[in-house]
Amino acid sequence: MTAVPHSPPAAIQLRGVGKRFTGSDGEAVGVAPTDLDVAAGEIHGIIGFSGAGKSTLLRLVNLLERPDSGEVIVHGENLTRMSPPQLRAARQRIGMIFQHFNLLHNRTVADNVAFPLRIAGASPERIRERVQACLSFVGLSDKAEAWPSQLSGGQKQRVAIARALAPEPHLLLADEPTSALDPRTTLSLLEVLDDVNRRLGVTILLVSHEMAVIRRLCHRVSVMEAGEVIERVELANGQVPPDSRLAQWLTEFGGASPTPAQAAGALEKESASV
Ligand SMILES: Nc1ncnc2c1ncn2[C@@H]1O[C@H](COP(=O)(O)OP(=O)(O)OP(=O)(O)O)[C@@H](O)[C@H]1O
Repeated sequence: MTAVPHSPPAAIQLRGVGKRFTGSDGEAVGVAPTDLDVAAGEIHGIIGFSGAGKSTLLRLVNLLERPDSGEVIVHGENLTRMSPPQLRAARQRIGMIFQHFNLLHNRTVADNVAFPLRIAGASPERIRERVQACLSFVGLSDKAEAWPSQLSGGQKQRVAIARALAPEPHLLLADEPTSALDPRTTLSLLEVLDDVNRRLGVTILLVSHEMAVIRRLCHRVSVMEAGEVIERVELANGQVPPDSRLAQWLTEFGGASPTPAQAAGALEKESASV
């Protein structure tokens, strides 16, 4: 019998998903009706200039933004057709981290990590076990009783990652997770995210305007311009295909040639960003 080749299951399938915003100066396109496919186990980047629609696209995946059109399918489940209780349950399988960490400042680190589990009605044993496991994973077991104000930016983002991992998600949405961090802290944070993907098998969709971050971490990248995904690029060891639109951008705006040596080199903020 001939083996039938099969592609990895899809983690995210956006089909014609669009979002418009109404403001004081009329309607604006956040994301034009768009398709996006992210395979399970992949780290997929979204890059583009400010206002291109990156954050909106990311927030459409867990329906933090409700689309005006199209369907959002995550791990085979159509989120756009779910009832509110079904959607709450599905969101337990989708973690999210943000540029400014969004920790609860009046709760300890352990309570922050426990928060999504408490909301979901997990047992005290399960909460204790997951808090320990997740803080250990991000290297902050000794900070369980600290307050967020006592932590550095990098440590705060590690706590946010631990909190996102607590319900054992299949998918992590990361919105500019290193933009508030210095280059060295950025590098160690990217290693944590790489571990989340490799060791836990979590698919990651990551928004960044920093090409160095995308190169270091992502297997593929979708390039956005004016609310549209204009290109999807495979990154082999961080190398950008020279005939891509992205390579053209880097030459025009980043002043850097997209070589693997650069990708492997120290991650500096002043390197190519769009
Ligand atoms: N809540 C909102 N109300 C009105 N307009 C919005 C809202 N959120 C986003 N927009 C508009 O949608 C477009 C896309 O915004 P979005 O934040 O997704 O872009 P971005 O690529 O993430 O930008 P940045 O890199 O600056 O964060 C912009 O024109 C923005 O002004």
